[in-house]
Amino acid sequence: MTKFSARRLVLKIGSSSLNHPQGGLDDQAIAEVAEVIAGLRQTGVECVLVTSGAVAAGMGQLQLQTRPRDLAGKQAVAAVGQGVLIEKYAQNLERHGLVGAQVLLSRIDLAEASRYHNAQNTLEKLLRLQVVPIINENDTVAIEELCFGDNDSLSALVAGLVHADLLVILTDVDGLYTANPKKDPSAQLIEEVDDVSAVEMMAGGAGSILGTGGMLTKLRAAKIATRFGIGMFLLNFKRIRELLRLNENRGPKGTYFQPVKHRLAGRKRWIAYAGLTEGSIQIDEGAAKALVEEGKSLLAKGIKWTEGTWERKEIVRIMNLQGEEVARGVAELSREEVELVKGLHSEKIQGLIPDFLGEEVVHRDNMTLMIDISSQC
Ligand SMILES: Nc1ncnc2c1ncn2[C@@H]1O[C@H](COP(=O)(O)OP(=O)(O)O)[C@@H](O)[C@H]1O
Ligand SMILES: N[C@@H](CCC(=O)OP(=O)(O)O)C(=O)O
Repeated sequence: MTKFSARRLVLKIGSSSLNHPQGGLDDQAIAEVAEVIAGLRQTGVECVLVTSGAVAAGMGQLQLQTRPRDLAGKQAVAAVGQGVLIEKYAQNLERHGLVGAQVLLSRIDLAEASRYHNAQNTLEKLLRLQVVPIINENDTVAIEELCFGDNDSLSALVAGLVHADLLVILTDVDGLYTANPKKDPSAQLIEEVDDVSAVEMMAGGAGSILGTGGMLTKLRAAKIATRFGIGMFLLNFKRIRELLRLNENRGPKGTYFQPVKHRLAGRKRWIAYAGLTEGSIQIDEGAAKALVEEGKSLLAKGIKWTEGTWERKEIVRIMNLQGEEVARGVAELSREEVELVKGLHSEKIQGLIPDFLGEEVVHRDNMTLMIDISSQC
């Protein structure tokens, strides 16, 4: 069992933990979060909070019994609720002498490398100023195709952005079970997971009308965080106080997802999970082997076909013949140019595209494998 020594935590709190049985926000739950963050700070642990609850809070304000289904309805209710949510956190943190800062992020804010680094610098500055960042998705302006949709994946990306030692996701069940425990009473709690892919089939959807994504999005978050080299702890919100003794003992009862041995660093994190992909390239078996087993760059001769629209320096998915995503990387040529040179030997490219001096369509330094080879070793 793992012994923790975390200095910087990302805490993600789901709507299911913040919702009062009578509707609206549970003030007691928010008070507890603030107390735990303050307590952790006293033991030298910095916290970044990723919190859901804007829609739950808005529903309370507007006395709605059901969560809006349409995008505009959800956005309007979130706009009402986000102000209430942040105010409650700020008031409760202030009781412990702490200052909170609202940070609303959209998918698009992390999609461009420059904006990703900007968000990173702002969060780092807030932490240096001893401020607690309180992050939520910018629901009010997020465009459907360009939104995270769930704060689980957002929290994993944030953990990578701030170089956290641990991501803690707090929810309304004790951790990952062999099946949804709300539907299957015989489901068993899994306390430790070494390889997220091996447990993916156990995940079901949300457990309440307020939750988004259920265990599926939590496992997606676990995949991202663990590939960044960051362990993820999935816990029942009822155990939040036990986090105060995280570094003293072996942590509360829950599910711990072990980080991979060969973690993704820097730009490769952004390529794999934050940048937006503009299209895909299908490659033959030999090229797939060269990328995955030998760590080589992608050359034109291994390309079979392309799909989508992209310009030079945009991110593309690289698929094998079975349709699985093998890698993701920054293309050195636009789709039209790749179409012109696919299947050709590198020396023939320059005659067709004179200003292209390299030979790699996607260079290995700008590519991330999407299958975790470390877990297969
Ligand atoms: N294998 C599983 N193990 C545990 N919980 C599961 C599983 N599959 C589905 N769930 C559901 O996931 C829910 C938690 O996710 P969600 O409702 O989105 O909460 P939150 O608001 O905390 O993000 C649980 O209440 C449970 O019903
Ligand atoms: N951004 C939305 C929450 C979306 C979400 O991920 O909810 P949850 O699955 O409860 O963490 C809100 O603040 O209501």
